[in-house]
Amino acid sequence: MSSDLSSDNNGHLILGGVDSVELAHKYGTPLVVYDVGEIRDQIKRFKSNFDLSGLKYQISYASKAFATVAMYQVLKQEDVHTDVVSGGELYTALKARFPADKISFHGNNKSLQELEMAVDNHIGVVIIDNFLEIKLLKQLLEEKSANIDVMLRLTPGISAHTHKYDQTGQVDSKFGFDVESDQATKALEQVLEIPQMNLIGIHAHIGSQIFGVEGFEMLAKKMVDISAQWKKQFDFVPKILNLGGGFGISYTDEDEPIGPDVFIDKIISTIKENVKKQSLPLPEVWIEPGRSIVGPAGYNLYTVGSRKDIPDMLSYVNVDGGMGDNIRPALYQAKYEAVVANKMNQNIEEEDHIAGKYCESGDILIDRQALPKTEPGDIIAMLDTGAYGYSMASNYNRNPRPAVVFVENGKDKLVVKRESYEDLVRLDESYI
Ligand SMILES: Cc1ncc(COP(=O)(O)O)c(C=O)c1O
Ligand SMILES: N[C@@H](CCCC[NH3+])C(=O)O
Repeated sequence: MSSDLSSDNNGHLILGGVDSVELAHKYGTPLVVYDVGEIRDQIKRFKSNFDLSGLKYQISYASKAFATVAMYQVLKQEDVHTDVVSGGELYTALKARFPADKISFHGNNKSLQELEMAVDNHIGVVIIDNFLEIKLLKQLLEEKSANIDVMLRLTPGISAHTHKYDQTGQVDSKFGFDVESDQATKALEQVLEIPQMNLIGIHAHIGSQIFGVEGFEMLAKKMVDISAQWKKQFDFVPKILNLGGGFGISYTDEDEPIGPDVFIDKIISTIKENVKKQSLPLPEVWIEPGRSIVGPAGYNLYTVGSRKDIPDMLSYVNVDGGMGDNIRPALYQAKYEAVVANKMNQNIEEEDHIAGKYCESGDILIDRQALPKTEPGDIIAMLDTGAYGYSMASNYNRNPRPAVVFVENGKDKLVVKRESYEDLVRLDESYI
């Protein structure tokens, strides 16, 4: 949970120097708020840990955690790379004038059109995921007489300790070339034969919301071992080792995440130690954090409405959003914490379910939350919602998706408008 929440004399939660209750009244709820200073600070933390190591590196923000034009503008200001996983994310980044050469393109089933978009816009690197992609990209590059930098996404056979849906590095995964069964070596042989593809490195991502460093240590060692094997077999050494993202954050007191400093330290020391053993040159190291950059910076504001009290059971405090703006509790049984943004100075009096307004019994945002006495009109702020909340939002039950506001240094700026009912029917066509 975000550690230092600040509030004013009225007991109002303050975000980025702005009164969150005023934000709720000004823009309406549900409302997604990002404290941009928190995003910038976290990027700086990652950078400073790498700077100390003396290694060449890149931080490539994983767009899927939260991607809008304004977010890409902040990333551009902070001078980091970004990865995209769809034509839509790529389009948004380009609309924001994010530098194309700092974009990596991921995806386990990129379409020909998406690959064409990547080539035509001269993006930095395509992270190739499968054999069909090698074929499609080769055809495109030949047709267009173009060249592109590529990496190979490998499935290293490492199972991260996290939710099953958040694991990606185990052998039985839909992502990447399997290392164990030699798919990876076959992919390497194919790519080395294609003059239009410049293979700059290898990539692997073991999963998301990971708390232990062991998986990253195993991954770092494995990638150096693969480099050594490929040097022997093919006289090819990847210049870049991209270890993906996955650095866990704290959503509740039960979570004990390790700071970026420890993750980065371990990754770097493991790489340094192993390249020395294998007499390899020091590689450039890339990481792709998503959640750890935007998660703690995000807050979802809701207005309290109806309430259901049941004898001898927790009451339901119902709010005006839910699984449409944050699917994570329903999908992963993810836990969050919340505060009453207009009652920060009031004592805790009860424990309640905080329930959404969607027509699903599973639409419970927080199963058990300690709260002061609440009443209709109170503003609930759910904490640490910045990653995979708005980016996974839907129009379920034909609810419009919320607005997004950035706050920083006492100022607020609307960066995504609230969807309207007209927006909901904009693409509909009559049948009769
Ligand atoms: C390839 C890749 N890179 C980076 C990420 C970002 O992960 P996280 O948001 O956990 O840092 C993901 C998501 O799991 C991913 O699939
Ligand atoms: N959407 C997931 C993480 C992303 C997984 C992508 N490989 C979550 O909210 O935890």
